[in-house]
Amino acid sequence: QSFDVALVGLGVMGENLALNLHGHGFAVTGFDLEEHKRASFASRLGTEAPRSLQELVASLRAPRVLLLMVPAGAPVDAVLRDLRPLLHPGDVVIDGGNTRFTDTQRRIAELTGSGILYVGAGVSGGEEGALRGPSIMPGGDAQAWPVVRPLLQAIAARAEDDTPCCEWIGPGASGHFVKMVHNGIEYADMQTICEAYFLMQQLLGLQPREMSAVFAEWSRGELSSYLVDITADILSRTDPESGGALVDVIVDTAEQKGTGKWASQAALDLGVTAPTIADAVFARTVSAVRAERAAAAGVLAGPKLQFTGERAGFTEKIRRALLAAKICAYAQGFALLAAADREYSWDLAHGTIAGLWRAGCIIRARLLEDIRHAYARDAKLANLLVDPHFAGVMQDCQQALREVVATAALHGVPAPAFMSALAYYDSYRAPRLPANLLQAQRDYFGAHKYERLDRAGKFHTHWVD
Ligand SMILES: O=C(O)[C@H](O)[C@@H](O)[C@H](O)[C@H](O)COP(=O)(O)O
Repeated sequence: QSFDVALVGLGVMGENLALNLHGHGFAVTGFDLEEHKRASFASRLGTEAPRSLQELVASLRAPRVLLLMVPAGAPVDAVLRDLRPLLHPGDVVIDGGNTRFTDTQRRIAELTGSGILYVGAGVSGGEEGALRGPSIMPGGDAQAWPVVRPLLQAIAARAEDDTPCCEWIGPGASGHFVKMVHNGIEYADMQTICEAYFLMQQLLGLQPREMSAVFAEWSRGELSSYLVDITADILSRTDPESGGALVDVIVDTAEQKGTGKWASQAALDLGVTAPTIADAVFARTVSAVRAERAAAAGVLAGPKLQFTGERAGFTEKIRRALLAAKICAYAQGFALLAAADREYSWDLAHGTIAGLWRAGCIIRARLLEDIRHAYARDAKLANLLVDPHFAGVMQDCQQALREVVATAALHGVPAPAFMSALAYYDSYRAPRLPANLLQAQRDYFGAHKYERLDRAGKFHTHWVD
């Protein structure tokens, strides 16, 4: 039997994508270095699992399509090294892992001239998404798209208008870059939700089950999203051992695999302001120094203020603040896409990208439909915040964000993502910023020169006689 597609890497994501492809009628084969994974694959798909890459490639019909779902980094290079001599011009290799886009750029360069069509595809949605329909962001050699489109669009999630959440992103490493930005936004989304939870807990004294109801209520409105839904579910769970809320026994130390960090680094490299994404990364790093925090708690003073505000009113303010901060995080993510577009000339379609994030992926939310419409109104929008719809929402929600940030600050409750979202909003809408003094300071100690408002040119002042 000749197979339509092969999965290389049969961990949970790889196996679930294989089952998804199989479920859509494709003849799927797969390989993994680990025998038990091959056995599990073979039994779940009711097929033979080849014992070598040679066998795997030989069992594929031409042009061969191989989807790699192996850990990012060296494992991808190792598989490519072993696969390359076995493949022919026109064969397609898709890397579906959370690969750093610079690695994909390097691999595309290394495969130039081989005739092998390379695709770096972001796949979002976790294990469940892989099985039932992820959001897929493929980019790379455009000749590959007609070959892989039927497979990838068949298994992808579908938005409410039944469009598949998989569309060709563009050349080069654009697919993995878009996935990295997705994850940067995911970090900010998760962090702002956690700050909303923390403010309700620390200031309003709400219990997990009460907050579960609040998040469930919020998810029926503008904040409707997968992350708010799972938060409501998580907060409703009981710990079978203690009988208390499960969330209360979980250690407050967040891990990270790097995609949020990469997004922040890319923003710095491309000169894009993305503080809320970066603050979401830093919130994880500070959470990781738990022992240090415990020690510092005994040394560092803070306010002893009791919150005396009205519960329901302030809960509503937190909802609005969360919406405003979320919009700021998405604005930063799409600004990062625009900068990458300028840098790499990928001709990204922001509306399309918003569209394929409507279902299947971790950041799927009602907001993405509004973002899609914003880019339909103006494909070259300077920033999401200035789109009439979002400017209106920010008009309605900014006061709440200010009050929540002020209240958090006065009561010593850390809310870095809310705070950086507000600073981002006020900086972006500021016709004048204090950078004039900063330029003077740079010129003062480093003769770095400055520009004048009233005439062209670069100027230097001899500050010190
Ligand atoms: O879109 C997705 O399906 C997720 O983003 C997925 O890619 C993964 O869960 C994260 O990479 C976890 O990232 P952290 O371990 O850094 O939170």
